[in-house]
Amino acid sequence: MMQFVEETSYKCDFIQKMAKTFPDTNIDFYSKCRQERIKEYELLFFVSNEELHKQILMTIGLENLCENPYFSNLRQNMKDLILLLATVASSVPICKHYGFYCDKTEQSNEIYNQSLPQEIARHCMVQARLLAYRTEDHKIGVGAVIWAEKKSQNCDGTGMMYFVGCGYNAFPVGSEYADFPNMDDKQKDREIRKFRYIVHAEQNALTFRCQEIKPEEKSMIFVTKCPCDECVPLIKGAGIKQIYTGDIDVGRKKADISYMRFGELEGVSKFTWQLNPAGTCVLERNEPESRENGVVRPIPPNEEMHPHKKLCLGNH
Ligand SMILES: Nc1ccn([C@@H]2O[C@H](COP(=O)(O)OP(=O)(O)OP(=O)(O)O)[C@@H](O)[C@H]2O)c(=O)n1
Repeated sequence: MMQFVEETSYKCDFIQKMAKTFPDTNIDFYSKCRQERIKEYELLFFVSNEELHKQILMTIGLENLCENPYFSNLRQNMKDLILLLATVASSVPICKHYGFYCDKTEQSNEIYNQSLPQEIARHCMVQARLLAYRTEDHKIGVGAVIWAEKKSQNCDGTGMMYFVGCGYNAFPVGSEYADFPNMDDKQKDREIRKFRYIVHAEQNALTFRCQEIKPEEKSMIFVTKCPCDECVPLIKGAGIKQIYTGDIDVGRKKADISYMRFGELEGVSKFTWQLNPAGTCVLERNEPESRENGVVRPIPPNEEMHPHKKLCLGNH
């Protein structure tokens, strides 16, 4: 399991894009980031002191778990989970010069101001990456998460963002094992191969959303693979305002799936995983950074005076 998660995280579009951008460097962004995340998550989630851990378990009424082998099993499972989460999180590495940006040609102050802080965009993409592991396509998992930003100023720890829906690429809901073929395009039998039946991650996220997409609100979709030509009009038609994704497939055309429309898409802001196109200017603008509610974000000048203010996204 762990080996599979490591391999798929390393092969995912985000790491591959960075490797393509810096072909001559020997920097292994993925491993470097993974080591950092493991340390960070161990500090955050793992109770290193065994006695303290037992006390916590007793306080919450789980004294049965304080005995071995249950106790040691529990601790091992927690360590494994931390490793797994850290591995998936490093597939969208924290790197100052890399993030979700719109292309220079499309960049305007308005779009830049509406973009999410990188830390939040990365967090939502990691959610989508985790979801991708539920796929029923044995070649590649794709995950999609939709969030929206409320107009009101209620803060509940997620700023003004609320969850709208999520999905992954899979056979239609209710289908059972082997109801549909699962083949890739190397197979000769084109009539029955997987593309005919697998519902895309974005389509599932839009179909099974638990909230309506409101035209007056900023709604955004995070997809681990670039939206294909079928999904692009669906995303736009649903009223989604922003797409966060990778652009490794843009311009690709295969027999049953193509990625030609994303590049030309207008009316929806596109933030793709790329080198910061504004270079040092934006980096300077983004500093200094603060960590609030676990989120790193730039401190606007007039807010440095209110260190205890809760995080709110958006302009108000
Ligand atoms: N925006 C997208 C794009 C693709 N998919 C899903 O991703 C898979 C794409 O399959 P395939 O083209 O075989 O994957 P690749 O790894 O991109 O193929 P290749 O080896 O040609 O790069 C399909 O299950 C499709 O439903 C998706 O859910 N959402």
